[in-house]
Amino acid sequence: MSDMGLVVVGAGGRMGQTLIRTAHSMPGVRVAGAVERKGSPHVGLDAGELAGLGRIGVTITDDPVPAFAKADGVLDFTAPAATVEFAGYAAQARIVHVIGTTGFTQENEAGIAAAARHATIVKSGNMSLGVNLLAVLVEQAAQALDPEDFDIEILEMHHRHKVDAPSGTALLLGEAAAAGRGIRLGEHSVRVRDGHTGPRKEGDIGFATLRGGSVVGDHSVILAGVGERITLSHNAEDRAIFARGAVKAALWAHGRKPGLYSMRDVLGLS
Ligand SMILES: NC(=O)C1=CN([C@@H]2O[C@H](COP(=O)(O)OP(=O)(O)OC[C@H]3O[C@@H](n4cnc5c(N)ncnc54)[C@H](OP(=O)(O)O)[C@@H]3O)[C@@H](O)[C@H]2O)C=CC1
Ligand SMILES: O=C(O)C1=N[C@H](C(=O)O)C[C@H](O)C1
Repeated sequence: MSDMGLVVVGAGGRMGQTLIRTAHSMPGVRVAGAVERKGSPHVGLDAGELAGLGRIGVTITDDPVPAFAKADGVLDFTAPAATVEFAGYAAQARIVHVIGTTGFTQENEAGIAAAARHATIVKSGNMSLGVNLLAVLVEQAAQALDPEDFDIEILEMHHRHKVDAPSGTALLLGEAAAAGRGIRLGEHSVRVRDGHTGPRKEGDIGFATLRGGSVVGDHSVILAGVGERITLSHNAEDRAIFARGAVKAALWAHGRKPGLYSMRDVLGLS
């Protein structure tokens, strides 16, 4: 079988360049296209040269539709509005769409779910094996420990350029904790604390966000009891872990029926 042709959208971004390097080097896939927004200084450049590989013969375009028409899948770590638009084009082309973008509104989520009627979409706030395994462990711990005895708090730190909070990963871990407790995260999450907040409410799942420097992504889920504390953590040291996960997701989704899948499905952790 020939290699799966992948289009990298947001090709000039931190993840875009990492995805180009990863897709160029992993077996079973090839970089079939690269897309950036209209007006981007990267349009017209060779994607490999931009990513530090040297020429690979793929010119960055600002027109996704013809690029998608010639591809088997799309790797998308861009921005929420752009991703919803790309999901529509992937649905038209009936191809795989791997979504790593975070920070979606409920309306964005509905747009992606609609596109998944015709596109095979894998979407996750974190594409790494380590974080998805951590989510399974968090779910187990939350199930085992009574909310009367243990409070759950999620702490994350990212680089100074990150624009959304809490991170997609923090929310994914919060969903895992809520699933373990058999509750809905939306009804129990505390995303900001400031001023006279009063005491902590039993069963809350709290979030705290730090931003600074070049941190790739640190997450801790703290289960705090009286006299003891369990901390489950993941530290990302290299964006390549996300890119390898995304390529793995694309290969897994290739040939599967349209729908909205998660990284847990890909990794067999569901
Ligand atoms: N799920 C996961 O495992 C991971 C998810 N992420 C998420 O991925 C996203 C991107 O992160 P990062 O790479 O650090 O961000 P960057 O800002 O470095 O990259 C985003 C890229 O997308 C481009 N872009 C935005 N809109 C469009 C558009 N309409 N058409 C084409 N390109 C567009 C941007 O262009 P311009 O600069 O011109 O706006 C930029 O080049 C974030 O949401 C982040 O949270 C990141 C790492 C891992
Ligand atoms: O913006 C980032 O950089 C990252 N975003 C994802 C998130 O929001 O959790 C994943 C990773 O932590 C890096």
